[in-house]
Amino acid sequence: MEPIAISSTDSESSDWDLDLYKALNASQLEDSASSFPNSRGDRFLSLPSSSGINSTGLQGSIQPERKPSQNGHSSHSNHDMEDDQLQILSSFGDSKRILPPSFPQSSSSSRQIVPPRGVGSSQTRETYGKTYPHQWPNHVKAHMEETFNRASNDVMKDNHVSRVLPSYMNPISVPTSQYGAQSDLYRPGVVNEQAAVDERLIYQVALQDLNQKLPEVDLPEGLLSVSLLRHQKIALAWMIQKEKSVACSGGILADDQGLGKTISMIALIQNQKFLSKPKSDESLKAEALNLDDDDGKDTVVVDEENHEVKLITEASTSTQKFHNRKPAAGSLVVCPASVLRQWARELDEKVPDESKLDVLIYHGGNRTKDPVELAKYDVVLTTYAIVAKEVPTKVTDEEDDDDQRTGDRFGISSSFANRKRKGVNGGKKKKGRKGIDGSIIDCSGTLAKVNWFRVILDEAQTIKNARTQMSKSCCGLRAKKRWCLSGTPIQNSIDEVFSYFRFLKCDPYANYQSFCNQIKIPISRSSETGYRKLRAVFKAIMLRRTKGTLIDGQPIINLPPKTINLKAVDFSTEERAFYQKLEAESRSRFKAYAAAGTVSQNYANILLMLLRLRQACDHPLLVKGFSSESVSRVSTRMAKNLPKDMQSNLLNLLETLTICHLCKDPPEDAVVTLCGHVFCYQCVSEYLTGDDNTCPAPKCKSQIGADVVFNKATLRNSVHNDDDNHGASSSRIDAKSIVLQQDYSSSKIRAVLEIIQSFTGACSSSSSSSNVGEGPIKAIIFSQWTRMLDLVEMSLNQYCIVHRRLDGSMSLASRDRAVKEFNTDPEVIIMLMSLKAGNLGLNMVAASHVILLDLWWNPTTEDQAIDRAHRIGQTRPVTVSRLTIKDTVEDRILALQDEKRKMVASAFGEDQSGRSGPHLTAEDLRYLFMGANQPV
Ligand SMILES: Nc1ncnc2c1ncn2[C@@H]1O[C@H](COP(=O)(O)OP(=O)(O)OP(=O)(O)O)[C@@H](O)[C@H]1O
Repeated sequence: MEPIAISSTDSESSDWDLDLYKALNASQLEDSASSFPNSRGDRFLSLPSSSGINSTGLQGSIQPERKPSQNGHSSHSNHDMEDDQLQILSSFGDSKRILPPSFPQSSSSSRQIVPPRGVGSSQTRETYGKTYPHQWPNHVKAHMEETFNRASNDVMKDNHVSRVLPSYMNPISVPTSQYGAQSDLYRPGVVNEQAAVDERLIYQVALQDLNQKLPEVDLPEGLLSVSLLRHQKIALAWMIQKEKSVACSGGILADDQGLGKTISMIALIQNQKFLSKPKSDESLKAEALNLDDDDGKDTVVVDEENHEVKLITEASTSTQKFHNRKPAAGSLVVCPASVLRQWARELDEKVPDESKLDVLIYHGGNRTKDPVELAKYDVVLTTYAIVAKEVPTKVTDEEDDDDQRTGDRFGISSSFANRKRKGVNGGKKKKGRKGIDGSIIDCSGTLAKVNWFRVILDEAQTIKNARTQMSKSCCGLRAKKRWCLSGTPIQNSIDEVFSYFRFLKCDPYANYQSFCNQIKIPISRSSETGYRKLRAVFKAIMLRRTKGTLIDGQPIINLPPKTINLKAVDFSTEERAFYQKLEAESRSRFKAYAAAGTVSQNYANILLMLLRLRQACDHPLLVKGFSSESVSRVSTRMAKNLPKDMQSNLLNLLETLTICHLCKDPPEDAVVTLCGHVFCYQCVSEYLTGDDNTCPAPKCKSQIGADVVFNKATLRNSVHNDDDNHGASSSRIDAKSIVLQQDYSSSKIRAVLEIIQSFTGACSSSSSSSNVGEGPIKAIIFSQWTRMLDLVEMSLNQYCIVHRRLDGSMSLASRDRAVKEFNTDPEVIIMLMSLKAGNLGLNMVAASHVILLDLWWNPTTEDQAIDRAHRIGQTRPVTVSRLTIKDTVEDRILALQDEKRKMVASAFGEDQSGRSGPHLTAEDLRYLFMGANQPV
């Protein structure tokens, strides 16, 4: 009997592994498989020798036998559950055996399934279960674990339990139940018939595209005022082709930030408008009817002999047509509020007068309520917030319920579905209001009352969380063609991809169960093969080029180089002392929670501790907390007019530790709305600029505005007539400490000033420098905290450095003005930007330096920020300085970012420079879609 290690220090050990372990009945496991320690004291699970699996890498070739039950599935006694785990284990060896030749035959494809150490101890499972509930966001789980690992290790050592590695170490976290009672359903090849047909279609499309040199299409003269670059002509040809595709009419244009996705999309719109025959009124009406047939009424047939895919459209009844009749509109662009004007500008500047498109910005309180009016425009620009407000999620909610039922029936995805159930509307379906005569009144907004020809989601990662209202509402838009534009479609986990499949109606993956079967679970079984499969699917629906991509051996674009420097800064002695005290306090509190098994109950506390540590790295004063004056100014009068008990209740809410409903971090500049929901001031302000005035807290439909957003100082002032603006978040902080003074220049601020000085000569008595002919050297400085921007601003003022600022509390018009002045005014050399408000979409090529003051959870957000400067139009080399403080929580965030980068690179098959890995072959595709033994 050969033993196989199931315990390891492997950094991929994760929730998934633990879930897998939890799916096992521990006593059965120990009964049926002897367990004994290895030399490290780890535990081994022994497999029957007939499995052919050996301890060195699961490279055996024999599948464990399963006993089919009468209904064809395995019976699911505990013993069989154990079999399921063995099956999963053995599949690693199996996948190796049947890999096609072009697959790298490295042992890494045989990823071991490794429950955490100490799995034999029920105490471990108990501690884990209490400590890291699944509903916590992955980054939080990961970060908590990383930040407090030493503390928790101590506790675990004390309690004879092992360290549980964070979930991010494994890109996939598949809930236990997915491997539960009916795991047969998760074997490749055992999928429902429709899913198999749909998948075959994707396979055919991937095969058609394979190794086919992508053609180029250019627009006739006069349709654009600039020439398309080569990669944009390729994108145009690809998009035209995809819009004709029946597998999924549209796709994901995932080019790196700044490669010109906007202009590629404008070219597509122009192509369709000017190259299609002008339509008569009658044909437009007919189209309105046909458009009602969208979204799944077509039947797809694969003609395998001819390698063709055919579409058969079912005729719908005339009554249906009558009821569904909606005006046929052009292209709808949905984007974050901060890039709305940029889209309008691009449409204006890149299209010459003689072929102008009719563009409507659908934003603001006075937007039209008439769907016929919307239908008059070629392009309508709007925001995600407005879509969320106007488009009912009924269909998606029903699908969710279906998923739930399916999940319940098959024992899968219940954790996903449960989370969904708790989501928007509390699981209640939105229904139309009843009119006086009992008929249902359609409550949907104007956007939902037209049939769009094309819907384009710009910065499509905004919908990455499939459970959000925004994500569901986007799916609810009726459209013939659907597009996602994003340079960073995957940020935290593979689950995010599901959201795009669902929006694109890309079957079979638009269904969560099929997505798990076909994509998520294969990745969790063998990351190498699983990711190859995902890349094969992407081949059919995604076009991605990075700045490192070569076309015919030539760089896709000749941009000046970008150099990223990780600048590790040292704390001053005082800052270090401050930080260490804070860290020691945090650790001992975490230890106490862990020892008492109350970590999950102290979720908000722990997040706050983390926040303070992160902020202390920027400037100790951030930890002390002080309130932004702008909040109080707006709502002071309103607060004074509130009844006293309401003032006290709102103040209590603010003083009770909680999480911002929008960014899910402890709030910076906490504010509470009249309806009693707490946010960061910046987050709620940013939300309000998106033109939705419904409170963004789940289930809350209250109307909010700047006048009903209160901070602590305002409320305290009203309740106690107390003007004291103390927002100190830690009672133990010595406010007199030198590092807590506003004029204390923290190490990071000093580092920033040094960098500015290095390229401008500012911050010294000498005057600012500039490159002759190219204008002055400029920099963008990003921080996730507006208070850090305040502090940097004070230093800039001190040295008379002319700057502008962009944060979430500013109106769109003032943001626009700030960007324009930074880009054009030679006096303005610094732009202070909030990472939350300024990382997307904006063109700021006037800057050749980017300084990131603090680290963000996922590296793609930082990449987006950096690419505001490193994009088409940049003429100078770009230098990026990422500032971190040595030996702090920031080291662990860096490690976390590395893991996420690896996950994203695996999903796209890219190396560090962004180049693609080896191409897939036809044989690879067949294997990936069909398995080893099935004929195509
Ligand atoms: N063919 C072209 N000719 C001239 N300018 C171009 C061309 N293509 C793109 N640009 C310019 O390059 C800049 C970047 O383009 P764009 O904003 O479309 O990139 P993007 O891929 O959408 O980036 P992001 O993902 O950051 O939104 C813009 O200023 C745009 O006007």
